[in-house]
Amino acid sequence: MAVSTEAAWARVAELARAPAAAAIRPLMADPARAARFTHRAGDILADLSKTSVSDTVREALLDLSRARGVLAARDAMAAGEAINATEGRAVLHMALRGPRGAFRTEGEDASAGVHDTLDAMRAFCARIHAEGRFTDVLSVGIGGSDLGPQMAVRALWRHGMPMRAHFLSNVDGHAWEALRHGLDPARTLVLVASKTFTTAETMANAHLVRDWLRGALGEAADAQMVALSTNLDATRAFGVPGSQVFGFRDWVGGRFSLWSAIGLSVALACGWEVFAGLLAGARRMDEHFLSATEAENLPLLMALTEVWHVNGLGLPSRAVLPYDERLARFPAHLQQVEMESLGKRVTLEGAPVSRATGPVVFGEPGTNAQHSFMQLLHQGTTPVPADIVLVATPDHGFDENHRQLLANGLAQAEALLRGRGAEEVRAEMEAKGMAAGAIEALLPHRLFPGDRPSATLVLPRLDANTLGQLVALYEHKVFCLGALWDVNAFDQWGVELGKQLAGALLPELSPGAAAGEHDPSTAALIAELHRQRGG
Ligand SMILES: O=P(O)(O)OC[C@H]1O[C@](O)(CO)[C@@H](O)[C@@H]1O
Repeated sequence: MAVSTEAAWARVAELARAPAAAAIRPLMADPARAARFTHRAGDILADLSKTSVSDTVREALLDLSRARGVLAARDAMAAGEAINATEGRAVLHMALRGPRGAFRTEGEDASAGVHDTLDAMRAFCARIHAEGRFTDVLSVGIGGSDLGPQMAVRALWRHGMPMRAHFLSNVDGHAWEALRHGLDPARTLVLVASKTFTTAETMANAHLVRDWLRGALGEAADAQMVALSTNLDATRAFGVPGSQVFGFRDWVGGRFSLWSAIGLSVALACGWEVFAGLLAGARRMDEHFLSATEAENLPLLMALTEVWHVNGLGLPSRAVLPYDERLARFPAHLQQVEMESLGKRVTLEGAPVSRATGPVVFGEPGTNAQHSFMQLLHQGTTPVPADIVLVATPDHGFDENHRQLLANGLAQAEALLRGRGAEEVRAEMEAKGMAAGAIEALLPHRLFPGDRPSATLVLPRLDANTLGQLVALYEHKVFCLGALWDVNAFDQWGVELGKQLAGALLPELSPGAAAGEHDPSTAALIAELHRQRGG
């Protein structure tokens, strides 16, 4: 019999109150556990066994998923329903990588426009590559109009690919200052990537870059500006020739827009086949997400594991550790995808949530992370679940390095799980001939509690297809968490207030400007900045 949502949450809470709820090591005594908690989706293998999710807990979590109707919500998303209720929009990033005719919304074929745009993007790339005039592409954008493409180019660009890509996001002039000296205006194609084409930072930087082009090339410079946006009026007003505007629809959320025209920088820099491979990989994960049963649905199982960590065990953060330098920007991309989606405090109906929602997500590539923040994961007071991403086969020939990399990734997960008890630490120090007093003094500092959770994802190799699968896997995980927590994962009202206040503060920072009404702290800081800036 189906359980109610409240009964399902109560069952999860009850299991989490059990004395050994957070213990993982006893579960690992079961030799079949690793296989039972390891899942495949497309080319990705995910070992979720190094967590305290027992079979009983998993059943309770699956009951919760059924009670919350997660798979029905998934189907509503795929059917083009306006599930982004606060913005009255469908959520159809899957249509960006789906086959023609696959997705509809409001009675229209959403895929038709997608494929028209893809055709235009492909033809544009072919022309730019054939002409050979441009060696560099500069993409000006921020947030979802920057992080996804930047992450993908970092992961997929190889020497010999058609163009070099650069990304300008921060309104901090130092970012442009650092970039512009390395660019030849005559050989740089500029993309202004902005869903709304109103984002202050992007528009400020777009003007800087256009001034730079015009300074070098005169009015002809405008011909090498390209716009990627839903706001065609604004791109026209900015003066971008219509043939160089690539659009998308408002049912593409900014943080899910890598697959849209926003991904043009990937296609230009890496080649069309790479961009097409990215889309194909994401589609492969979509097919898994849309067809797998609850018990085999990897995005859902990862979401349920997160529910256990956040709501069951009260763990407020998660680390993302790709053991691949090419995935250096993957944690940054996920930070936006996850935290902008799930950093919510009211339900879809507008009531305060009754339990914690999105955790803090942070990360760095391994092994660098080990020499940075992993100390806290091993010995800090609050466990931080870690996602460890391994790539079995590298693209380079330095196999010894790669073995070291993999050994370190595996070792971190093992160390988090196993910990290190007093007997082992004492024996090690005794073997080194240390005095008994010194051993006892050092002992507490050298203990590792263990039982710290991690998930290990293994990709056979990192290419466009597997990267597409990986990114889509996390997108769908976020969707499931939104459905489980009953929050809208597709709006981002929380970014508005800061934008508005920055707009109000801007004139107050002009020389001699009068200060507006502020709290005493902000007022004093404005006065101090005026003093230090000499005005
Ligand atoms: O693409 P746009 O409209 O310039 O927006 C950039 C980013 O700003 C946000 O709206 C808020 O930071 C993100 O959701 C979005 O990805």
